[in-house]
Amino acid sequence: MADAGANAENGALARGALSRADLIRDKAYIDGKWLEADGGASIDVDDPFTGEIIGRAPSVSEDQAKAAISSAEKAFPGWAKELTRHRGAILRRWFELVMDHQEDLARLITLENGKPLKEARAEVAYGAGFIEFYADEAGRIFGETIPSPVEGRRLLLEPEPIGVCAAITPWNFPLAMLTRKAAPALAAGCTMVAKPASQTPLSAYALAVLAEEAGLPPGVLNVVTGKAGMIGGLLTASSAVRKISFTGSTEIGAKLMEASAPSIKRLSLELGGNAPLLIFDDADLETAVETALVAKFRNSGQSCIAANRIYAQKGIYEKFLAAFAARVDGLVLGDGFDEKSDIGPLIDEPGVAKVREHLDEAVEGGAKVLAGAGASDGRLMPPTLLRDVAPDALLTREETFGPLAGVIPFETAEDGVRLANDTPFGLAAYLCSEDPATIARVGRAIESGMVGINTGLISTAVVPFGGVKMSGLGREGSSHGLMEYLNLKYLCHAGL
Ligand SMILES: NC(=O)C1=CN([C@@H]2O[C@H](COP(=O)(O)OP(=O)(O)OC[C@H]3O[C@@H](n4cnc5c(N)ncnc54)[C@H](OP(=O)(O)O)[C@@H]3O)[C@@H](O)[C@H]2O)C=CC1
Ligand SMILES: O=C(O)CCCC(=O)O
Repeated sequence: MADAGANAENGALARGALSRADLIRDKAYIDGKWLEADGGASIDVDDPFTGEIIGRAPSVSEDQAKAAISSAEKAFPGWAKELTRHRGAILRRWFELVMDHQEDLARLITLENGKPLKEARAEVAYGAGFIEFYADEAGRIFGETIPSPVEGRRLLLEPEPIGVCAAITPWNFPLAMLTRKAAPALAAGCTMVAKPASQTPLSAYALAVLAEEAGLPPGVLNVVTGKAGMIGGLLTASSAVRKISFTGSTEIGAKLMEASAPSIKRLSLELGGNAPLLIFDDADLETAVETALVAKFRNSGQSCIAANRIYAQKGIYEKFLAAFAARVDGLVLGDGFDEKSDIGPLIDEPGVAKVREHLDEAVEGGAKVLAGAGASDGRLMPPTLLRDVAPDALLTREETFGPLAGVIPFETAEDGVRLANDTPFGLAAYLCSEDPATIARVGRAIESGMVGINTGLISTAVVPFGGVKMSGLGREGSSHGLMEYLNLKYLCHAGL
């Protein structure tokens, strides 16, 4: 067990305390009311660093989950008809409140997720960015007039909100994954039932507190927690729910898709990734190392866009390994509340066990440890770098979701692209090169929804985030993300 006492204070606040304690809720948010779960059932939320229980989320009953859907259904007609500038103004106020409470929200993220405070602050800004972007975008939902091929007709397209939407979100970015779904949905005029991950529900409830303060009418956003199968089952079975937006494992995404088939729901699925990073001989060494550090170790590797496989071309392989090893060695592992920490604890013990399994299997297959690999302490897993990893090692085939980097050499650009595409997934990919022709050719040849070129940090609210192949469907963020919550109605007006 890691020692929490060593980091008892952070500024004026005790470790884990918030300046606004009422942001932490233990009740569900349904129809604008904060409700205890029927029978008082709850889920324990722990601090991944200490393992201590730091809060409880309600485990709602079936009736309560149904009430959340009904309340979103009841609120929909009014919200859909609201002037877009009013919807935008409420979103803007919500954005401002989130940023006013950036420090508290960051502390809450660190408390329930474990990530270092500096990353939690960045997540709040990133998550708030979706609310800000869609606050403006609400007023830009335009229709179209199409020139008619025959006389006497006007052909009109009117975007309409698609109805009640559900958001099912993961624990790795507990705030940003919800705003990335809720902000475009609410801007479009949809209402929502959100089900955050059981391991990190507190950030979602804190967002709901601020949405309520921003003036969001009752029922427009509902947040429930509890048995995922039960809530997911009700959301998928309900004919009132017209869309499900999910971020999480491919396995659960596939289940949701199957369960949504009978009622033909729209789906946005942001699922597993297995991102490659290709470093070419002509790459700038410093840029390549920085790219690898961010792409691999952001959020301690617990991201679906984390570089899961790092391929370095033969000519730069040794130089890259030496420079990368020095930086990995310098990463500080520790309590997220310690401002010096670069890598926090992993979310849970199975998460640590998975990284260990990938590490052990790679070493048995001939990989050599260049940095890290020491014993874990509680859920703290040392950032680790391996060289000479076999191209078919487990860590190249499954998402490691942890701070383990394995580097594999490759010969030609064609070999690199073949290795990069040798996966059923295609969310993000990265490449480092100074040659415009290589960048253009490889950037196009890589099968993925997103490509970072000479950078490991590609996420922002203004671009469409999403994958190809088994990494999912749909896009989140940008004006494209708004279209996921709109139907285009075609009106054919004859007799003119
Ligand atoms: N694409 C991504 O961003 C993410 C990918 N992953 C990958 O998935 C692996 C497993 O992580 P895990 O947290 O278990 O991911 P899951 O896919 O199980 O969880 C993601 C969300 O789905 C919910 N959920 C789980 N089962 C159901 C269900 N039957 N119906 C509806 N909702 C459901 C979870 O709720 P609850 O928490 O209550 O179970 C959570 O809110 C990770 O190791 C990683 O490889 C994980 C997180 C994010
Ligand atoms: O799905 C995830 O793992 C979160 C992606 C993080 C990001 O948006 O940058």
